[in-house]
Amino acid sequence: MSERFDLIVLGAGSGGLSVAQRGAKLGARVAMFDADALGGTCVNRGCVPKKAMWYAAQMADMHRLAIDIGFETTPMQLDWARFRDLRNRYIAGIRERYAIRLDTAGIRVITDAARLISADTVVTAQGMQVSAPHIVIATGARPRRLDIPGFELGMLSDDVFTLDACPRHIAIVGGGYVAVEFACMLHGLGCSVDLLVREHVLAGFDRELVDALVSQMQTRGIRIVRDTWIKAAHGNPGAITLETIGGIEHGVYDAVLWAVGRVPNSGGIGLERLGVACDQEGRVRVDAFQNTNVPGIYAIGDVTDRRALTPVAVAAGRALATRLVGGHADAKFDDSAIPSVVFADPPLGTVGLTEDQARARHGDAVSVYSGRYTPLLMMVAGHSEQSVVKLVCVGDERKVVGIHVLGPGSDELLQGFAIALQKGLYWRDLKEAIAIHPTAAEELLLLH
Ligand SMILES: Cc1cc2nc3c(=O)[nH]c(=O)nc-3n(C[C@H](O)[C@H](O)[C@H](O)COP(=O)(O)OP(=O)(O)OC[C@H]3O[C@@H](n4cnc5c(N)ncnc54)[C@H](O)[C@@H]3O)c2cc1C
Ligand SMILES: NC(=O)c1ccc[n+]([C@@H]2O[C@H](COP(=O)([O-])OP(=O)(O)OC[C@H]3O[C@@H](n4cnc5c(N)ncnc54)[C@H](O)[C@@H]3O)[C@@H](O)[C@H]2O)c1
Repeated sequence: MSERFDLIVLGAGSGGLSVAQRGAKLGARVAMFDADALGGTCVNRGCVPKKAMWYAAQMADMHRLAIDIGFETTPMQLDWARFRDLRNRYIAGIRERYAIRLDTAGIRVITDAARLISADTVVTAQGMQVSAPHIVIATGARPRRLDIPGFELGMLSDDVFTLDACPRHIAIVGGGYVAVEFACMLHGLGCSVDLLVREHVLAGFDRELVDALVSQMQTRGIRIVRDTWIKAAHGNPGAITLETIGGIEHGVYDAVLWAVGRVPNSGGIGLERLGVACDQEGRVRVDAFQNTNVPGIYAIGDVTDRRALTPVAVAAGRALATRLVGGHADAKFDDSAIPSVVFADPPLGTVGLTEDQARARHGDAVSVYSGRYTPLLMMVAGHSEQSVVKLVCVGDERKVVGIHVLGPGSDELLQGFAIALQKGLYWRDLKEAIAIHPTAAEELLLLH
């Protein structure tokens, strides 16, 4: 006999928590399954520990800058183990607060993985069986592993957060968000970094800003090697070399980080048997309402073919619960302008279309305003690295369709501009606005 609920959620990460909590708030009886820690990737091995590490790296940078502007001090070493423990304590606190909130909301949390045995029933490894008219797949994704000799000598992004000490010399394989962020953070914390990129650095981002970021990373001392296809890793843990298909050897490294993308957790949970459609990468196909092709089964977050970002998973979960439980048949989230920041050094923020995307879509109707400046503090310190701001506009009225920012402060300044872009922003609005001076944000108002 199955116990019956109104809503079953597989996965207690960003997406799963949001759909479960909104569903319960709207009156549904909710069962949520996860064998792992509450909070999923973002809280335990993604955004949260990453951002803490990014802050530490920024502090190390500011410390070096402090010397340049006249502070009498010598660069400090980070007590890596102490910092890791503080970070873990903070994360444990988040998990505790989730547990209390879920309990208060009356959500039944089952600490076990589950799989579907029909369109309305799931079963756990322990044999527990529950049913509901709505089942949400929110099982996320995991780091991709390559089928090459010696792969096990390297680590995955999850492993970086468990290290006892900062590596001395690391090779990071990949060119996406994770590769670039870890390259900058580890370098900031004193590690010598080789970034080995197969194709592009940050594909899909505005090229002008990516080129500027790459050049700043190189100036700081990160070695970036493109067109590098790794075919094997050799050696022992702590002394690893990497071999490319062209026979070139890189290393010796004391650590290797494989940052070659993520694969969805869609296998082995009964989706194939029920005919739930996935793309070639195994990501569950969903429509704008998070419906899969099988009625009663929905998917949200990184397991789907949508953008793999926490706020996207959260927005999808809330909208889905509002529709299924709240009775708002047309509830969906607006994904037309999703802002995102790569926590590099300096951070790179983006919302809307890149220049290339806008030109491909709108041709000659595109106008671009871009500018470079050296931030005030850098000027005082005698540094010359330049921040970049860029607006991509369309039509005679110059509607803003893309905003791209690189430089200190980009991470915090983008949110407000992103809301404006989503609601409808024109170049003249920026011209008419009163700036806050002196800030990085005002540079977007000064473009002409
Ligand atoms: C290093 C790193 C840094 C990141 N930084 C950022 C950032 O700064 N900003 C940002 O927006 N995004 C960031 N992301 C992406 C973000 O973490 C994800 O988009 C987000 O966590 C996706 O949430 P989710 O709920 O879809 O999946 P997850 O958070 O991965 O949760 C899925 C959960 O499902 C569980 N599960 C799996 N199989 C089953 C099963 N059969 N039954 C029950 N449960 C199951 C898993 O244990 C997991 O807890 C980062 C990711 C990484 C790896
Ligand atoms: N700041 C943030 O918001 C943030 C941070 C981290 C991750 N994320 C999210 O998580 C997602 C996953 O990030 P990611 O960096 O793991 O993936 P990604 O898709 O961004 O990048 C994967 C990289 O690996 C490379 N690659 C793939 N196969 C390879 C191979 N066999 N050999 C060498 N290189 C290979 C790709 O060319 C690409 O450069 C991101 O797309 C993003 O949505 C967001």
